[in-house]
Amino acid sequence: MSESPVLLNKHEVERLLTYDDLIPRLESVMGKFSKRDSSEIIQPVRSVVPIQQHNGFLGVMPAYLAAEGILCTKMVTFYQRAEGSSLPSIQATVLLFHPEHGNVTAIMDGEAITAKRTAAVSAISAKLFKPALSEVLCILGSGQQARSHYDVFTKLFKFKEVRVWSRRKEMAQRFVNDLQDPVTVCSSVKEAVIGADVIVTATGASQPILFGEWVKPGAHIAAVGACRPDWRELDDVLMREAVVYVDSREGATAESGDIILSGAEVFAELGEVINGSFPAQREKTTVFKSLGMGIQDAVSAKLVLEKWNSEH
Ligand SMILES: NC(=O)c1ccc[n+]([C@@H]2O[C@H](COP(=O)([O-])OP(=O)(O)OC[C@H]3O[C@@H](n4cnc5c(N)ncnc54)[C@H](O)[C@@H]3O)[C@@H](O)[C@H]2O)c1
Ligand SMILES: O=C(O)[C@@H]1CCCCN1
Repeated sequence: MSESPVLLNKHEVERLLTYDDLIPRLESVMGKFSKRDSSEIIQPVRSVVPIQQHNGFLGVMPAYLAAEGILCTKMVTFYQRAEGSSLPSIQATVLLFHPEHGNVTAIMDGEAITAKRTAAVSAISAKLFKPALSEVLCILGSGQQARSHYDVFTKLFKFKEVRVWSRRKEMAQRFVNDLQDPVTVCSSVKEAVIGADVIVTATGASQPILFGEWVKPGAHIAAVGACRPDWRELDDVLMREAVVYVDSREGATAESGDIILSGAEVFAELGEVINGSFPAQREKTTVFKSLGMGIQDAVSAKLVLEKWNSEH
């Protein structure tokens, strides 16, 4: 009955998906999600299948956005890789369906979508929660997410200094070598975060690497890694002292070791702040704990398809 689905590779998705288009769509969908109107949005917490003998997981992330006419699922694998492995930790494919007929309309790379939409959501958190005077950005990790976060944070905000730390210093050095602007390579997490106003944690760590005692009061932390209930990036002190925001309360309480194991209270969802139902406590130390949501992939994929359609 239907035409063949559009197939889009990583290069095409990267080209078609811009932060300028993406950020307003993400703000809008996160706000709608937080209203919990199931006639508008259905997005269950993702299903995760552990692949124990290979240190991996398969996640399936469906979402239906009725008003936008988007029916979508991402399938994503995430593996804990040895440092320097040539294989990406995250690999993903996104399927868009025709919501009325159920046929697949597009099959596209999900790596670029995951990299960009995650960084864009963190940037929205920084817009709302970072201190009014934010001069120093610190990125922990030097992988795909570190790079997309670097790109969008330095595009949207002006920092006097950017620092990066990675488990192996040569990986941080390689990260910096690919950039135009100067970035300081740090030898330890402590050195990287002391005095930082905005900190991005984008590592594969399963134990805390960022400790509250090092964090400048009032700093904003966008915490992107540690997406399993028994994994940590942030210690108890930081989690309990900061005002904690999340992308989804259900996702955070099911999947975030930083929240579950620290016993930290979730103050609000990002969408609830966007909607004005909870305040952005910018003057306090804030953590935005990101787990990733199917609705973010859904609006990103729709944007990519719209752009592609406009060219063909
Ligand atoms: N919140 C979200 O929506 C979302 C989306 C995608 C990825 N992630 C998570 O973000 C993290 C980074 O993903 P990526 O795609 O950049 O992966 P990547 O493999 O490209 O980079 C991982 C980085 O983490 C570092 N690392 C790995 N193990 C570590 C450890 N034990 N201690 C300290 N550093 C360690 C590596 O050196 C590397 O710099 C992962 O935890 C991933 O699951 C979250
Ligand atoms: O939201 C995502 O796409 C990722 C998948 C891997 C685990 C963390 N979250």
